[in-house]
Amino acid sequence: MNSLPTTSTAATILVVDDEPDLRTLYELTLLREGYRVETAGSIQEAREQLQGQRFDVVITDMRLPDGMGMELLLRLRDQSRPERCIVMTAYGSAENAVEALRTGAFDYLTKPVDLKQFRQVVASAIQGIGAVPAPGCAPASFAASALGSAASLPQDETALQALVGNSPSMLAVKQRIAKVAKGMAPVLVHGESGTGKELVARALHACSQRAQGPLVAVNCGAIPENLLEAEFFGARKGSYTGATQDRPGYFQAAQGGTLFLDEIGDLPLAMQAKLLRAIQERKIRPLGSTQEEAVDVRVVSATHRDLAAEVQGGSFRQDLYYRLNVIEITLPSLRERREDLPALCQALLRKLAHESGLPSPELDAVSLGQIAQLSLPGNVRELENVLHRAIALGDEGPLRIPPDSLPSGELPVSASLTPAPPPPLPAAGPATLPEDLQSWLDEQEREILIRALQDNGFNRTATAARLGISLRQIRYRIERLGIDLPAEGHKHHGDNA
Ligand SMILES: Nc1ncnc2c1ncn2[C@@H]1O[C@H](COP(=O)(O)OP(=O)(O)OP(=O)(O)O)[C@@H](O)[C@H]1O
Repeated sequence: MNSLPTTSTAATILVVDDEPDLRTLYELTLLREGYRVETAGSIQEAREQLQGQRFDVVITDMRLPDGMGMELLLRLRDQSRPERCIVMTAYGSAENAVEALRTGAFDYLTKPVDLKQFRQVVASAIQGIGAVPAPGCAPASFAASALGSAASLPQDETALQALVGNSPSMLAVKQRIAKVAKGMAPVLVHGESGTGKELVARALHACSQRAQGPLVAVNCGAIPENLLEAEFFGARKGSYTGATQDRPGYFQAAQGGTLFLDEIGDLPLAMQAKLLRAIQERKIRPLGSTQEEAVDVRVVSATHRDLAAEVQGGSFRQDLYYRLNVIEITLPSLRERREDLPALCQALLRKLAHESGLPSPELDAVSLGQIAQLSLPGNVRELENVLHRAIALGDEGPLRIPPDSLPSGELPVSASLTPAPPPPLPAAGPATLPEDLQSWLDEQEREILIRALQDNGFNRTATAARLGISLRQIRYRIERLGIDLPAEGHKHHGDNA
């Protein structure tokens, strides 16, 4: 099909709608934007047009006299046609929209179509396909690539290479990223902590037509509940105490780009409803404003939880889950891809050595053997930490894993902190020098963390703030030191499970 000529360098669009008035409205709107436009009133007419010519974008109504717009979409997909397809669905038919996105539609529009949104969605579909964009559109940022093809462009490759590992499960993840990156379908990334969910979100963004736009990463579990709405949607001056000027929210900051919502399972139910509305309507209303603002944002979310089970349990909204999980990418744990360990170690050592300004130590059979013994429940993040310590504590020569990182010295992951009260902190360090500095430091860190956690009702957000470290850091340290939080600790408001 790619051999069919495009008639001009201006983007060419096929509009399929059986209502002549609407067809004309869409046609005139697009012509005014500088695109070339053809129209069809039925599936049959659209097929004929597609047989004779290659388009950049096909915009089709869902309900047509001789069938459903979905048929056209399936046909384009099955023939590996490069056209990006935008489907127009009736208001309230969320299922159609989600089904179209799952089938490979670039995006969807809800009828009655808002013309501003219409122009925005078309502009976004034109971006990055090599055709001349309409005046006023952001310039195409990279060369032609086809929807559905795993065409690898230089920045795509770099982004995918950041995800180290060529095990079958990681290759499948990378292929899926390349396949679904272009388009507006929301993606839910699922995987244990430290498996690289944020890296996947970054790769999705870098491989998308929005790569030149912003990527805004948000940890939903780290924002106090009373600030969520203002943080997400922005706030007008005076809308709450302390709002001394208009402030944009994450949606505004991610305009034209990607919004990465990490730990989406931590979002309270009230905020879930507001997020659902923003995603459905593509409009947000900043706190204290009477006006809604249109937003053009692709949403990628991530969780380590079993959201389907949370839906069953009533703590996560089913409709939001359905909207976020249009495309799911599941990351394997490190246990499931042990064959990636050598490549991961090499890449992480290079990165860590570069960051610390130390030479990258040699990874020999002994060090690899030692690493292979580690259970690494914290996945790549934990591996990274072990290697970090090995570099910091190591002498010149091949890398050696510190003894306390090895299984015999490993602190039990489930070691509970509740039965024994923590020993008091030493007032001024040990009287004699410790024989094993790292173990001694770990013990001090453990005690400080336990005390701070207890003081803060086991709320990790509050504890992290108290200790001046990030939530991510505290989660990491808790895991590394095998501190087991009491069950209630997971439920504290604004905290991360
Ligand atoms: N496949 C990988 N290749 C290279 N580095 C990786 C890979 N996976 C994870 N990492 C590194 O491990 C660390 C943790 O990754 P990331 O933050 O993406 O994990 P996560 O799944 O989002 O974790 P969490 O759920 O705890 O937020 C980062 O430093 C990241 O660069």
